[in-house]
Amino acid sequence: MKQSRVLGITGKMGSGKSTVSSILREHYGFEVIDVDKEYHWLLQNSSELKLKLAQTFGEEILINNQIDRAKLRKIVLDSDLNMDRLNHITHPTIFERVKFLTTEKYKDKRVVIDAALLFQIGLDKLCSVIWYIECEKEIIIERVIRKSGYDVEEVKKFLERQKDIEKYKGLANRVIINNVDVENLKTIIGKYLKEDGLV
Ligand SMILES: CC(C)(COP(=O)(O)OP(=O)(O)OC[C@H]1O[C@@H](n2cnc3c(N)ncnc32)[C@H](O)[C@@H]1O)[C@@H](O)C(=O)NCCC(=O)NCCS
Ligand SMILES: Nc1ncnc2c1ncn2[C@@H]1O[C@H](COP(=O)(O)OP(=O)(O)OP(=O)(O)O)[C@@H](O)[C@H]1O
Repeated sequence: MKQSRVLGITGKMGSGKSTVSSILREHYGFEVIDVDKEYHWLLQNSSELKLKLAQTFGEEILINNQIDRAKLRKIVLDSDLNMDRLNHITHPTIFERVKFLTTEKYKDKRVVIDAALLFQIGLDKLCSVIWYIECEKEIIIERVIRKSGYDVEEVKKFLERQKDIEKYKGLANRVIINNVDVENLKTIIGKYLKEDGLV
């Protein structure tokens, strides 16, 4: 299943995965699979997934027959059990979707898979090279609050839920530190792409 053209980008929320992926698309022509976006697409397009989620978490997570992610977020952020149930339902479907994109839609293209839960979903199996993006917690909190509608407590809860991502750092081929500016990031990316034989 391994492919020499598939680069996995992982790391915690707000570490800079999308920023790295955009640089790879704009400067090096990679196709980018943003796994959060693919999951949001599945929520809208897979009736089976919607049904399973509504059966598990109750009809109140639906608004106009669509999953209300803000409601789902409140249900899972404070409960390990609910988060596990959510992952158990969603991850196999996400895996199949990303597998289809890498092996069929973008069959002969160079592809980036951008996913915080790359290893937990099993998407590492589709990648030939994996980069782990790391950033200091305080910088992440500041950047995420500026970018999204989350408050400090929500960002801290997400980061707490993502603590296990750290244990996969040692399995990545590279760890990229993203505490400085985007220019710095571009320089590191250019260097690693060459060293990893991706350009
Ligand atoms: C947790 C949910 C309800 C939050 O929805 P919301 O619209 O607020 O956020 P969004 O989907 O844009 O994700 C925000 C951030 O949380 C991270 N995240 C998403 N799901 C999870 C999870 N199960 N565990 C840890 N982090 C997660 C994302 O990678 C991203 O960094 C939603 O993401 C969800 O249902 N997730 C389950 C599917 C999943 O694992 N997706 C992540 C694929 S990498
Ligand atoms: N080196 C940097 N300097 C300044 N701002 C940055 C840098 N890297 C990323 N950012 C900003 O920080 C925020 C979070 O970055 P980004 O969206 O790339 O993270 P992410 O890991 O993809 O997050 P998520 O998992 O939530 O999608 C964005 O607003 C981005 O523009």
